[in-house]
Amino acid sequence: MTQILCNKLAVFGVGLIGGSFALALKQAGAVGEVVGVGRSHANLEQALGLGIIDRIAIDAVDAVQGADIVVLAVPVGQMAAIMQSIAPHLSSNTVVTDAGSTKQDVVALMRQYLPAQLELCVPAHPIAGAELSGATAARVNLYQDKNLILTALPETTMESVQRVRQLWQLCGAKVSAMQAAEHDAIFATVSHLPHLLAYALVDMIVQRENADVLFNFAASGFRDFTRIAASSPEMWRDIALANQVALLAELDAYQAKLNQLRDALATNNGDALADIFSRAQAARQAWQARLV
Ligand SMILES: NC(=O)c1ccc[n+]([C@@H]2O[C@H](COP(=O)([O-])OP(=O)(O)OC[C@H]3O[C@@H](n4cnc5c(N)ncnc54)[C@H](O)[C@@H]3O)[C@@H](O)[C@H]2O)c1
Ligand SMILES: O=C(O)C(=O)C[C@]1(C(=O)O)C=C[C@@H](O)C=C1
Repeated sequence: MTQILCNKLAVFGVGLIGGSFALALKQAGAVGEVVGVGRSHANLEQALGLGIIDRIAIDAVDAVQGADIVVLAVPVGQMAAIMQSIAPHLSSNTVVTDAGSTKQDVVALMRQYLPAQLELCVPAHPIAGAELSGATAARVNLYQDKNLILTALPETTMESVQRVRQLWQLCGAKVSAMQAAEHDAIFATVSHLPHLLAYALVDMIVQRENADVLFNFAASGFRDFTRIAASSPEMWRDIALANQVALLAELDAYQAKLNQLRDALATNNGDALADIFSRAQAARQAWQARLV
């Protein structure tokens, strides 16, 4: 059993990500009380029933009072309102961290709403997840051997970073650090763009007159390409808007690649098609091999 590193953990948004964080820390024996705050009372009751949280907070003030760590695991569009509501009630020792998929927006909001707390602000992003939402989707081992990226502010103290790093390591995560801008550029390419593409394909199909027939015959290739189109629309709307600039650049780059493919196809240029497919096949196989 690990020693208690956090007597009171306040989790805003006890869904897949916040719930999995709480479960892993409880299993590690690293937290005392876990208090949950949410928008949906039914979800919080489920979280309580599943043992993810020990108590439902009466309100945001009750949640943060005496908390060692406050984690914001809500859609990134909700971060501003929460930061604003907790700012006057944070103690001088409370670390505020988050799990949002975008980081420049979270850093900017921390500067705007938590200016007195910046030394204790530790923006973070677990690179693990699923297309599922809510407390019932939380998994104790979600973060095992997965990356966790910290994008500390220049003001964040080493001690604050260390407190958050330790918690994620206890969840099994491999913790690294980078600048928020670099983070957002990387995840525009390898996470945010793929989600837009999956949503676009499914939406294109569902708007066809023969959508039923198409879905009837769709198989594993379609399933693998579009699993993430079953993800939360609110969460992905917020991510897309928060990372608008980088995501627009990635959409343009992808469109250029599609045009290359289109030209090759339209001109019966099998060599050009095979070149693209072979390069992609080798890269995908090499990437897969790195995972094991
Ligand atoms: N799903 C993923 O794969 C994944 C991976 C990494 C990071 N993230 C990020 O983690 C965060 C949470 O995502 P999730 O997948 O756990 O979503 P989720 O829908 O499972 O959980 C979010 C929870 O936040 C609650 N909530 C929403 N607004 C709130 C508010 N104003 N105050 C309090 N609670 C509120 C919701 O009721 C919900 O229970 C998001 O910022 C997301 O971008 C998601
Ligand atoms: O596995 C999934 O369903 C995910 O979408 C997880 C995923 C990703 O794109 O890889 C999604 C968003 C994150 O912020 C981190 C991870």
